[in-house]
Amino acid sequence: MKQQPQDAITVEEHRARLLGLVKPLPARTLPVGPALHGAVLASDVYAGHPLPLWENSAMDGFAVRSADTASTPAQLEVIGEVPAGSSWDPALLPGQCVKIMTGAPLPTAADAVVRIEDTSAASTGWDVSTVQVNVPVPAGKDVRASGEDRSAGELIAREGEELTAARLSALVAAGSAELAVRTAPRVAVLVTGAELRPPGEELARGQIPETNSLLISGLLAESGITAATIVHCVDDLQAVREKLEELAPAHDAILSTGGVGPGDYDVMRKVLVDQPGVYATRVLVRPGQPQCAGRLAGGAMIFALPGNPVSAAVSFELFVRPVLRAMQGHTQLQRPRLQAIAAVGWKAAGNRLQVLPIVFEHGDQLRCAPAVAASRISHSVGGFGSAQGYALVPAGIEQIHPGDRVEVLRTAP
Ligand SMILES: Nc1nc2c(c(=O)[nH]1)N[C@H]1C(S)=C(S)[C@@H](COP(=O)(O)OP(=O)(O)OC[C@H]3O[C@@H](n4cnc5c(N)ncnc54)[C@H](O)[C@@H]3O)O[C@H]1N2
Ligand code: MOO
Repeated sequence: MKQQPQDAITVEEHRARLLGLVKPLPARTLPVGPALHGAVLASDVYAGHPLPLWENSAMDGFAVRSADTASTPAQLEVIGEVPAGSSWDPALLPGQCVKIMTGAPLPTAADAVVRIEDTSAASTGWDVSTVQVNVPVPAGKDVRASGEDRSAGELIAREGEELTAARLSALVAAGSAELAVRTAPRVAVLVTGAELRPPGEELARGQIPETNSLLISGLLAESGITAATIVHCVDDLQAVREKLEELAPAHDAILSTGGVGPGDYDVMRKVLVDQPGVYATRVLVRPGQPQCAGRLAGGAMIFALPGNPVSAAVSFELFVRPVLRAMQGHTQLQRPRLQAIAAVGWKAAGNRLQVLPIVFEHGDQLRCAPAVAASRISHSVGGFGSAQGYALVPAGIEQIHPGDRVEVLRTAP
């Protein structure tokens, strides 16, 4: 591990340094399907055909020649039916129409659709050989033109964009059957700490429930990485060293919490001292000051996050999430920053960036209030449970006053 720098570095410096170590994951071409949800496109994708593919009906009704409805009421002969999925293209003579259903191809001879509500079939039902049209329809009425949504060859999605439900369905609708993507990185979560007990176990004095593995694996899941390996390891130098050696070749990143402080039992820092690609630093942020990160000789990137739960979560948001997104080729690495009004005042972190868990209040304007005591952020796992985001108060500000405008990130609904 490289020497700890004399001076603490900023959040931006630490993040940029870690982003500089990222190796993008290999792109793979995979068939489209639910498993691609959340993957990131590794190339731009263009429409293979127009959307809609062919002219079709926007309504259930009758496909007509619009000229036949110029004077209403108009009696039209119903010569058949074009349901969705039908390839029938009936010729229509003057005075003839066909029943047509939403999404079905408009007969070439028709140029408009009359909704059933505007015909005698609204009261008689569909089973008719003639129909009375009650309102004139202009050409194009309730017709979806081929290519009016996207034309063939038009860009549908760009490299670096995430396959959301909407984007994936747009690509398939436009003809994609397989896509070049980067899927989620393989991540392991490593937890150490002699005081930590499994959930629900009886606790002796000095023991607490282990929560960081759930916290970090949950934050990963909320970032689209659902299959993290969770590993519990005893607080022992050799055991941790061996565990890291085992995990490093099979994972793209290893996230640990705890053991990075100067304490006598802080094993992560002691184990990582030997790693030339790893550095320890203090970052000008509260919480999340002690950070230890880099690349292990075995391959994976390592993030040894502080053990305090809120410090770990803040570190994840500021450093881990952007790096994992960069590995996957995301173009947008960080969440968008929003503006909110402070509903109450709080003490800021002075010479460091403060990342304060907040809850939102909705009204005319987006307002926010601390979810935890601003002077006691790092351990306050209880208050953090209701947090919906973070206020980012820059270094140099001592106090936030009620009504001040603050920058916020939204992390939860
Ligand atoms: N003398 C100093 N002491 C500390 C300093 C310092 O600069 N000098 N920095 C403080 C700050 S800031 C932080 S943050 C912590 C970082 O400590 P560690 O990363 O070594 O974390 P631990 O000591 O192992 O644990 C801290 C805290 O978090 C709880 N914890 C840890 N893991 C879990 C888990 N998996 N689930 C639930 N809770 C966990 C642990 O019980 C401790 O309460 O150091 C300060 N000290
Ligand atoms: O850096 Mo520690 O996370 O401030 O409590």
